[in-house]
Amino acid sequence: MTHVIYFLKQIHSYAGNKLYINLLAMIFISLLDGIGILLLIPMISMSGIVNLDAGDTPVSGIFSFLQDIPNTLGLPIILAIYVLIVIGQNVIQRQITIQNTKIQHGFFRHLRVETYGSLLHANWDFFIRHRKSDLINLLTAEIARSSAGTHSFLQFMASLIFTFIQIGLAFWLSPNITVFVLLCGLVLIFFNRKFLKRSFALGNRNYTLGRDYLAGVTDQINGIKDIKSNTLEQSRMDWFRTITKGMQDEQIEYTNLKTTSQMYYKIASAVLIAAFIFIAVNMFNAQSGQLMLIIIIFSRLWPRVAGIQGSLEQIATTLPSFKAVKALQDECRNAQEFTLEENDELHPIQITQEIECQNVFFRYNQQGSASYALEDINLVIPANKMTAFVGRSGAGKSTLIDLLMGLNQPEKGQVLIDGKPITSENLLSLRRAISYVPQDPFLFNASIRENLKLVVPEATEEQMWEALDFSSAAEFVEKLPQGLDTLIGDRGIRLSGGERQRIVLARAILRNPSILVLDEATSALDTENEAKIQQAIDRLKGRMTIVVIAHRLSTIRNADQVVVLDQGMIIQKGEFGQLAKDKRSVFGHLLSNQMEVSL
Ligand SMILES: Nc1ncnc2c1ncn2[C@@H]1O[C@H](COP(=O)(O)OP(=O)(O)OP(=O)(O)O)[C@@H](O)[C@H]1O
Repeated sequence: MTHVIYFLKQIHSYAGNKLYINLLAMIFISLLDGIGILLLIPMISMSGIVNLDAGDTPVSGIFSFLQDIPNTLGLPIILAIYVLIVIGQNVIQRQITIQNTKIQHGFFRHLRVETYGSLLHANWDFFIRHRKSDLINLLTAEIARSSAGTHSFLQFMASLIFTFIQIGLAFWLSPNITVFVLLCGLVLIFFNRKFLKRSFALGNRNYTLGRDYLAGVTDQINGIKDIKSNTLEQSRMDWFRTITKGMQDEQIEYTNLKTTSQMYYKIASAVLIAAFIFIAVNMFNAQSGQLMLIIIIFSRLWPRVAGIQGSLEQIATTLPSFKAVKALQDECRNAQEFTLEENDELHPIQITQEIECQNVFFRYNQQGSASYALEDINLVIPANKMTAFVGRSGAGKSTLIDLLMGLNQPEKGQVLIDGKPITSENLLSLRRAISYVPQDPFLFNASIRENLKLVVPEATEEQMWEALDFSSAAEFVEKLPQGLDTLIGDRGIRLSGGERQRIVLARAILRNPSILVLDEATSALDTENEAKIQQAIDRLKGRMTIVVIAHRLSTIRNADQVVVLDQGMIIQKGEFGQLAKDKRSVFGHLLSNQMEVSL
């Protein structure tokens, strides 16, 4: 229930007055509909088909003015009023539909923008804890389903207003008969509550299946090479068949549920109408005109009441999606790194002395009993020098770099930039000073130019070529069919791992950062290109602080400081040559292993 209220509040806070204007228009349109029904008695009487007796019901009072007008004139007047009413109704209905669509799609966009905004500003820890495909599913399918819920809600409101006004009209015509019909209706609604519960449960199932489907499909498309080379097609196909069967069953079950509840309503409405005509004639002695109007009102009303039930069921199935979107928003807000109003005027931090880790401890799962990924790290990274991290796989190198970039926060201890701890105030300035090149370089599905301009929109042609030249990419980019404008990624040409690394490196350099972080950024390069990049990086020494993770130790020969990590602890640090001397140390072993491999 709290989610329903939250959902209503969200629509209300988004749509504001538009919602009320629409509600008023809905009331007006329903009133016009009522007048149209009331006109039926004089219309039928004057047309001479049958003489309906309005007796001393309120209807006879309204149309008494027509008694003085001759039939030849009265009928055209009534028909003209009727046509005007229909025109008015349709003009207003059109406006309501347009406004409802505006509210629904506006709210849809509002939800998307809010959710994506809070997602982008969530901290790194949040992204470590979530499956990417779950986030994609929430941002696409679940938000869309929440928006469909808005449509059902607006429809529900329209049906509800219509129902109230028609019931009011019926009550005015005959309170006794109306109270009787309403009592029967209430019993029906009471029994149909179980349909709502089942709709909600089906909505939950739909959400879970949709999420698992997207997660599985994403994994498999990403790992298609593994699937094909290890002949895993059969097992993946079995999984796919099972999950799509589950989705099919869920949809059929939902249709079963919807049609059953609609069928109950319709059968019940026929039984009710028959019962109340019988009772109205035999017990309440209703006049023919009055009886006809009430029959018309209720026979038109029941489908709308069934519609209300249908809308409620639809809202119930979309609530799990809305609940999940809201949970995501809440979680992102709690994990927010800096306020969304943070502006572009923030300048990158200029490091003059050093980055320092003081007694730093870090664990990925601080709630559980996970062991420390980093333990008691004490380290000084001098400004404008090159520091290299080495160590076995899983030693904690990437984790330490994430802490230096302020992506993760230490559980104990602190990271200082020129003596000042990293706080939410200087975090953004720190990030603006960093260019990071990851192990698996990421390029957008766009042209090389767009990929470069993404980090420096005002970069000139000359600056871009300079950066490409620096990363030994200029030569191959020149040979591409459209040079800088060549599309890369899924929609364009496929680049090799080494070519991608060189473009990402060029992008990092273009930004002219004061801290350059290279996480195995040259691992996919051949020895010739690696040597070229090595020389280029050496040229950068003294201009910026360079932090490198390297598996190939030949690439860090010229580092000013080498830090050796093992099981989350610093076990050696110093100059390359000095560390290499101790053959029995971890660094000595790493070095001799690599020399053996290269031989
Ligand atoms: N997102 C995560 N959640 C939980 N544990 C993690 C996560 N990322 C890394 N770890 C763990 O933290 C430890 C250090 O990992 P890290 O990635 O920093 O090592 P690394 O030295 O960079 O390894 P590699 O050279 O293989 O990239 C490992 O034991 C790893 O299993």
